[in-house]
Amino acid sequence: MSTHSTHSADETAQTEDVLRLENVTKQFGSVTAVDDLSFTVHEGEILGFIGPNGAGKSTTFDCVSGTFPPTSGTITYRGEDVTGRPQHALVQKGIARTYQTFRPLNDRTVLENIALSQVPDSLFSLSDFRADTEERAREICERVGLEQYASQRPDELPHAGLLRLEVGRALGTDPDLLLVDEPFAGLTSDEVDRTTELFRSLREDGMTLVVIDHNMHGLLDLVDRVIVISFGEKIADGTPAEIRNDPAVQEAYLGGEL
Ligand SMILES: Nc1ncnc2c1ncn2[C@@H]1O[C@H](COP(=O)(O)OP(=O)(O)OP(=O)(O)O)[C@@H](O)[C@H]1O
Repeated sequence: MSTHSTHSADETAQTEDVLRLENVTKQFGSVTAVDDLSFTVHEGEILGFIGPNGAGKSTTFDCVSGTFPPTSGTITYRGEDVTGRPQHALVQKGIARTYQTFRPLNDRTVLENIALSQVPDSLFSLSDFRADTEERAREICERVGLEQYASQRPDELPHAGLLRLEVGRALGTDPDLLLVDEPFAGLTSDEVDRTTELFRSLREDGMTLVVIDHNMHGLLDLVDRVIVISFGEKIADGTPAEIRNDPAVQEAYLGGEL
């Protein structure tokens, strides 16, 4: 799907980890939100990134996607040190993310929201879009199951539709690596299944995904591998079956839903 994967076979062999975090720490004053965290994301996998409330998951996404730099540590994307690069530079390299709190432009249609996500310096008029931008936005609309809502405003969408719009806006930047923050929150189990199908189809198209969610059933059913953090530190890294049975994980969740 993406135009960002332009590496030769040799380069790919050296950089088969799409993303590598080494000793990443993020402090907010006296609060250490992410604490000496290291992990890798492999090409083409769907990685779950879980942990109790306040464990540092969103802050890790913020550091990787360039919302703010880590306090220390290194973030490498396809073999290149991208630590502290701003969000627009990382988007150009192929990293996109969705947010827990949706932030669509409510005075624009669903189609315009997706089209605008493709234009780096947002031109706030669809008439300025090139025909291929609109065509691509229509393709994405269809891809995320919003074709019947294309000309509606975001505030007319049901909750599951807003989530799909959030994914569609991220797809507008043509990512290689998609970081998804809590995609299952507020969805029915049927909607979780449909969202799972969407993410699997994106992976089939060559995308790599990292997904945060508190819905353990939905998440562990979706992912190939799971990283678990607690108080900003990694406490487990394994398959969904290994994570379900890991005593350290069960303790971190204090009998939560695992
Ligand atoms: N901008 C900020 N300023 C100060 N502290 C922050 C900031 N952002 C996050 N924190 C703190 O950092 C810690 C980690 O927060 P973060 O939102 O990354 O956790 P999380 O694992 O994503 O939690 P949740 O599952 O509840 O979304 C928390 O103690 C939080 O209060």
